[in-house]
Amino acid sequence: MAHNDKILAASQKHPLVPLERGQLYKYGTAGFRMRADLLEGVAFRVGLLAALRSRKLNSQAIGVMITASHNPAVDNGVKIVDPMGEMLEQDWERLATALVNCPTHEDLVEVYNKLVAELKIDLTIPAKVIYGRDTRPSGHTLVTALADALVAADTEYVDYKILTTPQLHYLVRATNTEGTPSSYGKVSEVGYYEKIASAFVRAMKGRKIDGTLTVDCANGVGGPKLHEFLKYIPKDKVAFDVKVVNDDVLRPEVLNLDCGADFVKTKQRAPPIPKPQPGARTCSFDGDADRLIYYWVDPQTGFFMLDGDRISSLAASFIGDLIESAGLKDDMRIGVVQTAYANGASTNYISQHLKLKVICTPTGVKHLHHVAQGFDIGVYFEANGHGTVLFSPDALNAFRDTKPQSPAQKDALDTLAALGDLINQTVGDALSDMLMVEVILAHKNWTLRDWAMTYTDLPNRLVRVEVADKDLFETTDAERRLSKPSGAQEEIDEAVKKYKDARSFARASGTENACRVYAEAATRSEANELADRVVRVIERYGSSQ
Ligand SMILES: CC(=O)N[C@H]1[C@@H](OP(=O)(O)O)O[C@H](CO)[C@@H](O)[C@@H]1O
Ligand SMILES: [Mg+2]
Repeated sequence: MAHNDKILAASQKHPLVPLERGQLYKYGTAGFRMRADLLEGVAFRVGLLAALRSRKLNSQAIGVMITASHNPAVDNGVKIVDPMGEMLEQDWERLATALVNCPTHEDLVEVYNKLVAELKIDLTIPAKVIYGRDTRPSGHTLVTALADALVAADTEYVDYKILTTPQLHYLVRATNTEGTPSSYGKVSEVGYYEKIASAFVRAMKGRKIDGTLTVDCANGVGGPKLHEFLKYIPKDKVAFDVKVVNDDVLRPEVLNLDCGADFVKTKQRAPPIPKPQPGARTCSFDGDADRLIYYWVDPQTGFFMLDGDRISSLAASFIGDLIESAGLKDDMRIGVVQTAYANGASTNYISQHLKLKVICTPTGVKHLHHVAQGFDIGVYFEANGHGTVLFSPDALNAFRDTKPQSPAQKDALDTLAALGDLINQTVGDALSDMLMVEVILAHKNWTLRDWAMTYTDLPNRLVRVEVADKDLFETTDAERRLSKPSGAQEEIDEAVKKYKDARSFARASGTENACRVYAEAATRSEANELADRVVRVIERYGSSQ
């Protein structure tokens, strides 16, 4: 059968469900994400686009991940991963949106061919797509649709079945670098565990981890994968006592339910189940294991959370010190990348105390990742716990090739080289970030309380505001100021002036039909008052047409 006929026939098995009120499917920050029963046709069409992208990029493997991360169990999502394990290039988000929204199967074939012509894609060269999914039962139907698209588009594929999101990103990069000098690791799930476990042992090098770490896995894919990973740590080299909780993947309805990193961050409390043990060092993954939040419940003072800003400043401080001990301070540009949601106290601590450069980007990890790549060592985290540390090829070479003049310098260089392998270079990875935190705490001989003492967060509040038309709100200065509607920013500025150490901004959400208002100030009551004022400004401007 001819290429077009095969696509047409396969597409008929996976029709697209038209959305209510003529709305369009949109490739957003997290790919296509919505109720799973709307996604079968979308997954099919994403398969076609991934095949085109592979051919456009000279047959490099493209990844597709089926997950809805921290969303409820009824949702699912489809997103594309680029050859080095990065998020899909922005220009192609538009193409994905165009291809997915074709109303009929015939339109789909027509737009597909239009893309082939416009992008000058050679359909005769091989294409390769690899994919995985989280534990959601709906993932089965979606990968079937995806595989049907790949068969119809004469594309080689590998189904890695159940994976965490960062594992799929690892596999994409490993596949595309296999057999080259920049090989990222063995092309298998086992290869991922082996690489990280060996780096963990090297990074610990004789240091001791204090007490038990409890890990809440949001009843998602992180649970089984963490259990699996732990088998790769040689007990005689590192004693790591981990208690895995909320790891039930047999009851899909409990996924992300009252647990996980998103619950902890947004509710600012520990999951009620299992009952929090006072003082226990605890962390939470989200449903696809790419976000990480640490916390403990103090017998005296109650719940205390260490979020993405804290992980970022901890990593920047530790790596900054190692770079100095390694004698590389003058050669390495270290930068920290945050969004406007980062607590102002963390920004101050990093820029004034650690004396490191801080850059603010718009929300969404693809923006942070991109800016972090501009440094030799780029630390980036969103406050919600998604992030990683990127090392440039020059930095990795320097860690390996610098000849140490003292045992202390050798130790620093070895630890840096180990961190280069331990920390996922493709995307934020809860498992790898958690090991990084454990390594740092062990090196510093710190408890969570010691970590928390580095600075004091400014009290803050984040509010979701429903407005008639969120698109009325446009931002500038990395989303920290509104350029439209005219007059709104001046009113926010007036409100901010009334409070001490205050900062506030408003922006349209990229993932929900709402605006978000963030406010921080010297005291809790001032932060709340400021947030209320700014919410009123947004409500007023959001309703006026
Ligand atoms: C304040 C906030 O947490 N915003 C989240 C949220 O984006 P919004 O554009 O604010 O809806 O979802 C994004 C994707 O998961 C995540 O990157 C981001 O941090
Ligand atoms: Mg996630």
